[in-house]
Amino acid sequence: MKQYLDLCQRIVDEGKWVENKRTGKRCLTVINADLTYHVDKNEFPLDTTRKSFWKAAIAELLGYLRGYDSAAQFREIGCNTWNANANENQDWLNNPNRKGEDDMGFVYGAVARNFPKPDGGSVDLIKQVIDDLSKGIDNRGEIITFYHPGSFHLGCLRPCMFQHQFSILDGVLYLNSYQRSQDVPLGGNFNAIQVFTLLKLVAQITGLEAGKAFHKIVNAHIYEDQLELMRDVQLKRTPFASPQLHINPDIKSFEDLETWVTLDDFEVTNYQHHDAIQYPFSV
Ligand SMILES: Nc1nc(=O)c2c([nH]1)NC[C@@H]1CN(c3ccc(C(=O)N[C@@H](CCC(=O)O)C(=O)O)cc3)CN21
Ligand SMILES: O=c1ccn([C@H]2C[C@H](O)[C@@H](COP(=O)(O)O)O2)c(=O)[nH]1
Repeated sequence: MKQYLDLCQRIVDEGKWVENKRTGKRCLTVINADLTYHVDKNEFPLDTTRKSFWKAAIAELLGYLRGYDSAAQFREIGCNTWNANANENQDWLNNPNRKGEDDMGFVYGAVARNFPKPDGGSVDLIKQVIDDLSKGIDNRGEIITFYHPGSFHLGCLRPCMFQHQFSILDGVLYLNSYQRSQDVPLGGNFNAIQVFTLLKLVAQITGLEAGKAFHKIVNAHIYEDQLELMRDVQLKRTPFASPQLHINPDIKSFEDLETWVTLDDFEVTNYQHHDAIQYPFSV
């Protein structure tokens, strides 16, 4: 939590204003932040200086792993975060590749599960990486990527946290996650939860011990209409100790994740937090 609040404070103190064409808003911006999560100690990086809707963030991760490409599928499993990008962005609404209401297009898990091969066909990157890790293999390229620049015109948004690389060292599983752009007040909390949960989940289904997760954020920003709430409300609060995340031990395979897992299979204990803050969202 401290490293997240330090990043927020750094943006407030040192950030530069950048015009953003897509949203029409200005963003107070810094470049590069490296956050580390102790999955080994089960220190779940939930925001404690405001109430976090952590279940929606885990649902979003589950949707990515399943290769969902519709905001309706995300809603069905308890996540409303894609409604606006699928249905309210004028550029996407005008895009002839949009297949109708709720379509997100070729983004995130839809890309990773069907990563196009130049010589025809596609690769399921997520299955491939999990299969390797389950056999104890780390070929120094256990990379799940959602980034496919040749397909950006087929999706509603370019992926923000776009790459996850797993490594095995001495029986311990590590994760390095790479994010090109982060809306720190809204996406920040969600993405930290997702990096942590991804490592914990993949360690569980591959039978490896979870180590640390390293999260790099390149462009870290606060939108102009979020600044006052961050500076004058959230940053004035004192954080509480980290809660813990518990995952149903019956989840033993990628197939389990794809078929029966729901948000009821995730529980958080010792979550003490300040009141909710509703930050404005930019489409
Ligand atoms: N501007 C922007 N920021 C983002 O963080 C973001 C996007 N766009 N577009 C794609 C996804 C969607 N994400 C989102 C979208 C909404 C919330 C959000 O509204 N969070 C609320 C609570 C949500 C709930 O009640 O479930 C929050 O208070 O954290 C968070 C992440 C992350 N991404
Ligand atoms: O997981 C996510 C997804 C999106 N975001 C934020 C980062 C930006 O504010 C917008 C995307 O806009 P771009 O112009 O494509 O950078 O969404 C996030 O923080 N986390």
